Amino acid sequence: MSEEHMSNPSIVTFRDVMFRRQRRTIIADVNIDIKQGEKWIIFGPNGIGKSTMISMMATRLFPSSGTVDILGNRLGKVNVFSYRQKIGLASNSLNRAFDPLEDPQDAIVSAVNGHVGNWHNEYTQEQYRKARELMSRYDIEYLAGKQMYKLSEGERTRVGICRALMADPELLILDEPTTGLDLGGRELVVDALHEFARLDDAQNSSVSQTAVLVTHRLEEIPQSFTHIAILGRLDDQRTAQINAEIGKPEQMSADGYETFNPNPGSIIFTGSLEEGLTDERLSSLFDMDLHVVHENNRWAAFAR
Ligand SMILES: Nc1ncnc2c1ncn2[C@@H]1O[C@H](COP(=O)(O)OP(=O)(O)OP(=O)(O)O)[C@@H](O)[C@H]1O
Repeated sequence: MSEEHMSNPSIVTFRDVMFRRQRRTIIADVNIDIKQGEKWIIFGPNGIGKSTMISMMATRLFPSSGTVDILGNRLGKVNVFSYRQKIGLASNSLNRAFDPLEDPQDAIVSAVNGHVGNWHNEYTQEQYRKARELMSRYDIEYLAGKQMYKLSEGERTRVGICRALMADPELLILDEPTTGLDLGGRELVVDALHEFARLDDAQNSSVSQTAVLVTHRLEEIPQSFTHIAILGRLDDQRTAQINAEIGKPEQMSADGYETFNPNPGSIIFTGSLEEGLTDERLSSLFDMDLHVVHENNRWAAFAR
């Protein structure tokens, strides 16, 4: 982390965030402070609450309790449409929200308005030029003039990434951006994100972009990302305390079956990748003997 980032303003701040759904506590005690210019990885097992957190960062979901501040705006207090265009989001659910008949180039350029769908807007030559530049960087310039529904999953993912970058977002959020990509596509995206972070850091850090990347695979951590938030489950004692305070989750599903409710997810580590990604922490998180490898500035982990 560069020294300047220490004093930079906060871009994402969660304080004691809890989120409940159908009386089940999905995440609790979530605290994180992401400063301008920092590049973060969000990592944790399936179903732990990563997408839930990311949806809040993208102003698509509000906490049940606690506070979330994004780019200086408190969720629930400031109209999200007044600043959503400053947030670039690439996620599978957003990729599925494109109009099936839309031209991928329009799907990308429409990010300058902060909404999905062309809505009969006119865009400038300069904006189209930028969209084509991004398409060329991600090897999808041949998709211009096609229709979204004809794209493969990998092509759709690349369109989503271009779209997220289109409006030069102050906060770039990527939720598993390499899903569905072949090996070449994955490396292209990982390298492009590395370049994005490196070039951004090399520029004046007072105007640098902040990035948050959710990934399941350590191989997909771009080199110049520096921070990690690792999610795990709260222990039984804290879970019992939460249940005592706000009531136990439903024990029966709607169709009468008994349901098992895992303990709420929470952030168990924030800090540098080197400190966070240890054999001990990952082995305990996934309940198996794991070995972490860090070579040539890339990460990987294997069961022993
Ligand atoms: N609409 C919903 N209604 C009820 N429960 C939900 C809903 N959306 C998510 N959940 C539950 O919330 C928990 C956290 O989900 P979330 O998608 O945030 O996890 P995740 O860490 O992103 O998972 P993954 O790694 O599998 O993508 C899961 O147990 C999920 O089943």
